[in-house]
Amino acid sequence: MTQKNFSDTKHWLRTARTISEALPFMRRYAGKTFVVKYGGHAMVDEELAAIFASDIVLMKQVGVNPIVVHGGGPQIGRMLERLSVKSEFVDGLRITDSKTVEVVEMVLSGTINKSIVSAINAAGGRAVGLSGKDGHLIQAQKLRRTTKDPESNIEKVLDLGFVGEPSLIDPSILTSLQDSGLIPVIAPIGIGPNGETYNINADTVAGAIASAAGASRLLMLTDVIGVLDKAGELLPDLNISQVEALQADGTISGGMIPKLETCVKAVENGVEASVILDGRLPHSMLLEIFTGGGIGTLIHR
Ligand SMILES: Nc1ncnc2c1ncn2[C@@H]1O[C@H](COP(=O)(O)OP(=O)(O)O)[C@@H](O)[C@H]1O
Ligand SMILES: CC(=O)N[C@@H](CCC(=O)OP(=O)(O)O)C(=O)O
Repeated sequence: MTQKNFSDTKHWLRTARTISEALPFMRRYAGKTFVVKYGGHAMVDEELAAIFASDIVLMKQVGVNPIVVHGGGPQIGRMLERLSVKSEFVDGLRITDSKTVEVVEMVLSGTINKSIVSAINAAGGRAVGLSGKDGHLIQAQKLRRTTKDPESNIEKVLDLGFVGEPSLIDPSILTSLQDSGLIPVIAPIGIGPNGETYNINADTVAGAIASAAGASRLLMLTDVIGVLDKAGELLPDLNISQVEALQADGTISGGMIPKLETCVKAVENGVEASVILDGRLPHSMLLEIFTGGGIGTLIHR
């Protein structure tokens, strides 16, 4: 055997070992539902989007039932800017007036949803795009948010406009799609009791869907390696009381607040574990699910 052949063989042996090591994980997760939240900040470029799509197809191929819930905060922001509509956030939530909610629905249910569906289909899967309006998937109500004045300690109600929260999830459409070999891709839009459209934080929707669908895992793909401590170091593992402490001491802010709230709620509602992981890292989902070397931050009971 020549030197080159030998090193080629060593390389392929390593690959074969990696595939073989994935077998127990594939067995463990076969037939289980995984909800994957694909955040707007993780949608970095087309190459990464294609890798994300082929990883979703691989999951389906080995017997896991993936459900994709996507965001699109930065993309909505860019469209609002083009249309000269001002936008502000409170605790990671976009204040949404009637003009804004039209743009939110257009970007989420239109552009982003269809591009993810197309990418999954191009990777050999069969994806179907829907929003909470389809098949009674997400009934929503206006989100009631309060804040405490730090000086007087008086609680006041914040009006975030058409920002909603799920009031009832009917997962039956998801089961029908999964039973037909289809991969649901969900835009975080809900419908209110009077037919009004609600803009819901995509993390919140992912958590609610994970609970209603009896998912085993909630994977949150974002633009950081996981939850970081005050020194900027990765926290690989958090239980519920540790998350509460991070909230109380201000270690987390912005979009990480609803993200962790969702992860905790999901595990309280029966999801085995939630994971916050880096969507900018190619194949991060595969590393997390099918190898022994978990990445990101695991949130558990
Ligand atoms: N302690 C923390 N650890 C990691 N990220 C944090 C922390 N506190 C705040 N963040 C912010 O949360 C962001 C992720 O939330 P968000 O912007 O809503 O992402 P996505 O669009 O993917 O949902 C990070 O980019 C980071 O700026
Ligand atoms: C109420 C609210 O804030 N809704 C979000 C919905 C999209 C989202 O959550 O996108 P990411 O996951 O990319 O942040 C918004 O308008 O930006």
